[in-house]
Amino acid sequence: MKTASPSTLDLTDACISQEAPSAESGTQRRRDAPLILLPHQNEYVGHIALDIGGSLIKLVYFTKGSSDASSSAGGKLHFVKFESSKIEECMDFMEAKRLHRSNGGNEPMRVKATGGGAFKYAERFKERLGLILEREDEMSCLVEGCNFLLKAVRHEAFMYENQQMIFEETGPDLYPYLLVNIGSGVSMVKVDGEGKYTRVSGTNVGGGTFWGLCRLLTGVNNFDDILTLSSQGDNSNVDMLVGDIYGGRDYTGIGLSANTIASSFGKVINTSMEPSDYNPADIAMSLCRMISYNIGQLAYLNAKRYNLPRIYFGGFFIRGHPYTMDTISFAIQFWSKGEMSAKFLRHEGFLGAVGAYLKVPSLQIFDGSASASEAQACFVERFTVGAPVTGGEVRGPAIGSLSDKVTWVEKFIAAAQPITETAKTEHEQALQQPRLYRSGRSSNKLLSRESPQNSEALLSRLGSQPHISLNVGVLQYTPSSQPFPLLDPRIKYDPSTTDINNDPEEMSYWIEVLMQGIPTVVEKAAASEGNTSDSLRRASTFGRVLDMHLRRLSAEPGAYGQLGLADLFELREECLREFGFEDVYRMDKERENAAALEALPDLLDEVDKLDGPERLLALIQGSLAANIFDWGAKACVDLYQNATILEMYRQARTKLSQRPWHVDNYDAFAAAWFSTSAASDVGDGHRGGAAPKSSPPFKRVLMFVDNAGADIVLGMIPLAREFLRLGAEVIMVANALPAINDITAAELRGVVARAAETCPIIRAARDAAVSTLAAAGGHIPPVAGALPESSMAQELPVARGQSGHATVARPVVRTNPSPRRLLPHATDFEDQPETPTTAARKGMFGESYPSLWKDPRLYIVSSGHGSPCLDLRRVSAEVAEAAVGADLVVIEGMGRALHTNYHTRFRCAALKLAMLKNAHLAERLFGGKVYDCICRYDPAPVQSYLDDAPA
Ligand SMILES: Nc1ncnc2c1ncn2[C@@H]1O[C@H](COP(=O)(O)OP(=O)(O)O)[C@@H](O)[C@H]1O
Ligand SMILES: CC(C)(COP(=O)(O)O)[C@@H](O)C(=O)NCCC(=O)O
Ligand SMILES: [Mn+2]
Repeated sequence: MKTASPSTLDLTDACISQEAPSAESGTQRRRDAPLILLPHQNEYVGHIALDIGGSLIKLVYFTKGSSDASSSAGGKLHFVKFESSKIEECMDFMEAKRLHRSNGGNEPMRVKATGGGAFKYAERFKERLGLILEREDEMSCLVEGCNFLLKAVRHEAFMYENQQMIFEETGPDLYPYLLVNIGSGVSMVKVDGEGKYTRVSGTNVGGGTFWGLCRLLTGVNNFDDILTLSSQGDNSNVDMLVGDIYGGRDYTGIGLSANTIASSFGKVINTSMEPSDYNPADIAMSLCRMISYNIGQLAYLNAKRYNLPRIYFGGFFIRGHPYTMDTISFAIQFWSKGEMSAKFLRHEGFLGAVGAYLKVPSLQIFDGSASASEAQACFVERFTVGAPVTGGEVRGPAIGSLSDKVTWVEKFIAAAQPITETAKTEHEQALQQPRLYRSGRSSNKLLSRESPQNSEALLSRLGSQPHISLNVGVLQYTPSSQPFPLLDPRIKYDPSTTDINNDPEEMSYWIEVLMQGIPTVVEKAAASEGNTSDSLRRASTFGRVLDMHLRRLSAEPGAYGQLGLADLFELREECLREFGFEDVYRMDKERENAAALEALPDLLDEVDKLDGPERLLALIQGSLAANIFDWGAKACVDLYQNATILEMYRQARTKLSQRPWHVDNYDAFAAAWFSTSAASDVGDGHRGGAAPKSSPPFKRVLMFVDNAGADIVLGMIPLAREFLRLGAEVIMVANALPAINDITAAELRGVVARAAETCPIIRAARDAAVSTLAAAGGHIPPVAGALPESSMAQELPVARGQSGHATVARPVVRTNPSPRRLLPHATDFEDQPETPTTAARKGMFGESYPSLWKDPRLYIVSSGHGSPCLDLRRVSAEVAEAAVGADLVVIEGMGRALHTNYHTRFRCAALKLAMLKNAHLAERLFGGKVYDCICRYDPAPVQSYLDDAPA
């Protein structure tokens, strides 16, 4: 996306980073782009757009840059709204956020605007903020915004049936549809495709009518108060029902049940009651039903008339109000005889503003022809501190700095206590009596209250918040992200292994786990910044906010759309970042990296004494055992009380010498491994037989790694090294941003550099990768083809320096003189006499295992993620690039390989390695116990199967 260049940047202390563009760089920006640091520049606002309606002003603005280190052109799209009568408040907000200065200069700034207010208030915006409103057609904006949101936001649309939100993913058959926008008035637009639409109908009886009549009849002014009031009412006190006319009976002949509204407000004709005798709540409810039902009926008739299979309802009239959605849903179901369902939108009233935003000519944020999965790879919704309490509502002045935010939370927590308390009650009830929640009867239903009675009870208890919170977060935009290209195209990808949305008990369990973990994380966070008073304050605010999010989700599982377990874990990391905690476990990771690096040479020594098959087994055992370094699992943190991580690792290894492991496809993996390379083990004294082949079984291996410390150093690095020896290229993929004790790509570069100091294989492979990247302009070239026969003779690793000259890797003198046995079951070869062949083959590495290794490369790339789980719906451009030609995907760790992706199928072979560190998950998903291990291997699907896949 292009943005205007700001001309009033704060250039104080600005500098161009001297950092050499290389694979060593910790950032994810294009390797050839210089990094300009502007330490004092405020949040840069790229674009804003307004939709000024009859009732509400909708403001959408984009802030450049993001917490996601992977995005250079990325940023965040924010959504806020104000009452149209409070236009000055809207301008105060824009001024405080300096949105009117986002082009940088004193030049008047042009802003896209739609809605009638773009005419009505044009002068005022110019006068006060110097903004020139560029008007855009309202219908066009509405449609464009709707198309965008349906494609780019994963669970934008939902149905509402039996008090349940049923989320929907946009499929390829989006068009044609009817868009019904219920604002002050109502527009009905037939949408046939990108840019193809016709306004087919509308009605003057809309949200403004409801609001206005409510004011007249009940005296209540504020819309939220009106909603609250209506939810406490009973419309049958004012509405004439079929049963009232038919003596309590249904009118079966025409399919009307006794409780169908025959005549809205029809009972008020009863002259025995004074108009003032009627309960305002009943009146508000009756009005809500009357208007919703009427709109639902008109919508159905128009859909029918134009043969449109789907109807989406937008506009702020809906506001997630259960009765409104219920009534509209009922109307559509009833008139279509159950053939159609109303679909609602989480961004409700923001469609027009989003559409106006997309009209900025230089903006290429969204290509209308992109598929939903391509669009969704670039946009991810984040829920900031405001979400659990305010949704899109601006309350009080704009929050500028982090300390403002902390203060705001501290103040607001007190004010929000009733909500939090209610939510807490809900949560506790859910835990005690899961009956309250509907179990997953139909496949994608979100849990909700069992019956309308419960729903009403809930609503009255919620008091100030009668509606379902449709919290819209901030849309984080990362233009370079894309779906992982190696996903099996025949299978719909869903990262979650457990569908917490369909399993209320699972949802409660994991929310509880995260809640119980809060005190530890708060403590860790403050300690990571030396327990200064500022860090203590931010840490406790972080804890409160995370707690609030979790309580909100516990009470209203659909409040943030449909979140998976991975999203819950990521929410915690995002909350930490929001309060300025960049890397809570940094010190633990550093300490553990150092300890594990000390032990690495001895481990490699021991491993190298084993022959091929035994060595491979030892390496896999090692990587499973090393996954025990996990600060995210209580079971492991408890173990650290009494043992060092290396001790825990050794114990785990001992246990792993017992096979089979809980899931154990090791033999299939080993068979694949040795299918080619074993044949080349001719004459090494351990194996024999077939003639050598010229290519390794895996040419390029993509390894999604997990934790720092023992996990990466003693588990993944030795395994990677073995792939290198096999002749494969290895791409280690690590997080862009910290998450618990996971290693980041930047840290991994440092760790690999340290490992390279003692291991020539790693050093040569890393150096080769660095020079390949330099030669290819920062890109990872496609996988090198099959190795020539002659490579068999070439066993010396050749490393090319930056200059391009070949340098032979030097043998390294070990610094650690006291080898400690790490492999409890290792066969000791030390005293065995060497045959001449093995002596020759061992070469400078002391190998007993001949290598196909020609010029292997070890790349390190960033996933673009900051989560302990792995969502392959979006990966960094580098990962996508590196995936080309990969024939093995290794996924390690509980978060990446078990919580997510356990069932994921790829175009190529896959190896999933993890230790079960949570007893509940072990039992539920695997019928196993804590510390059991999983080694799952899926061979590549047959090519013909993939060839048949849809494009
Ligand atoms: N906080 C609120 N204040 C006023 N009206 C609201 C509010 N929330 C929802 N509404 C309803 O939404 C309607 C406005 O919807 P919106 O989509 O913004 O339309 P418009 O562009 O015509 O202002 C109002 O008429 C009212 O029925
Ligand atoms: C957060 C984790 C997924 C990280 O595990 P990893 O991916 O590092 O193996 C895991 O620690 C976890 O699921 N913890 C749940 C909390 C607990 O058991 O205490
Ligand atoms: Mn981890």
